[in-house]
Amino acid sequence: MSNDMNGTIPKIDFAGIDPAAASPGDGDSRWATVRAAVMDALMEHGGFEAVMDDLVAPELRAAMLATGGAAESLFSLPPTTKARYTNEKPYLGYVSSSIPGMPYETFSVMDPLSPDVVPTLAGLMWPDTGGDSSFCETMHAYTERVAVLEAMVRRMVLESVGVNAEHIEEQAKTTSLRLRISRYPAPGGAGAEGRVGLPAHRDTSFLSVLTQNDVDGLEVECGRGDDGWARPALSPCSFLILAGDMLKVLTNGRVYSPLHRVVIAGDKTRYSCILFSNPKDDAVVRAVDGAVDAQHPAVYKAFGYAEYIAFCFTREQYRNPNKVEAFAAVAGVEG
Ligand SMILES: O=C(O)CCC(=O)C(=O)O
Ligand SMILES: [Fe+2]
Repeated sequence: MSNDMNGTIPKIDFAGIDPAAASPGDGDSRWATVRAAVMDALMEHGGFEAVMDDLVAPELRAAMLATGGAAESLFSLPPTTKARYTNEKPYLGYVSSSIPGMPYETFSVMDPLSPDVVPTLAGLMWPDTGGDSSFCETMHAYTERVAVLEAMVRRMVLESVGVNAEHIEEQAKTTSLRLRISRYPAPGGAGAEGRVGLPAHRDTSFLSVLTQNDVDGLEVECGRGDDGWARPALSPCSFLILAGDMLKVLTNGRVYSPLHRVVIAGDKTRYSCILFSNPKDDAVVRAVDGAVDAQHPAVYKAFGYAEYIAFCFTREQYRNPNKVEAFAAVAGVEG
């Protein structure tokens, strides 16, 4: 695998796409053009930058990620307060890195659009006020907007592999959302070269939609690992979209799930906000019908998502970058 930083991932302009349109379908040529670009990018690199300037108003983005916004107010709380947001699942709740020299912290919120979820978090963080209403409103409004983009890209991918509207609805019912807000403290002058904020990994999700404050740091491998790494400079109206391992399975290996990592430099703390779509815990994950045929034999066996996640968190697998292959690959078929 190459480690040079000369890669680039595509930038796709979503202008002219109406996120509110139910299902534009093939009759809409703009939709078809953007869908083809999305699918090409996901097959070639597993990611792209989506430019969509009317999805999230600048004020809402600032209320979420800028100085004094929801992310900063959450992480500014004392460590013992943040630690109240626990969950028995290792990938949910508040987590702070135990790796020396890598002071990463994150809140992972399951089903962020369910009415009680964000108020519960706010109530734990600010028990005296019972939760700050502007925090809840910002979190909800922001997540709702980004979820529109996530659902739209997922629909484009499924349409591209021949899934009809009815089955797209069925797939949506087996999908859940998770919001992750992370803080990467600035390394300061000593870290001029950059410091690893999060080691290289692939996401287990279908899709991950990332936004950040104005501090870049995400690096993504390009060309399925053959074309170096990209460090996209995200504009304020961009969203970084990555495919995860579950989308790779759904599309029978057509879509790639790229390695990515965070490297931070400079004097400004980085905040990122990622909306993940995942299979529900009780879902069985398998390639969609249209993705398997005589020319494309099944690359993965069907499996239960909960079993897969349990496998990912075993000591042997935790650092394996190719977990889905280890768990579910059909012998002799290339993904
Ligand atoms: O915060 C970021 O930029 C990326 C984090 C990430 O890759 C993850 O949480 O899975
Ligand atoms: Fe990730």
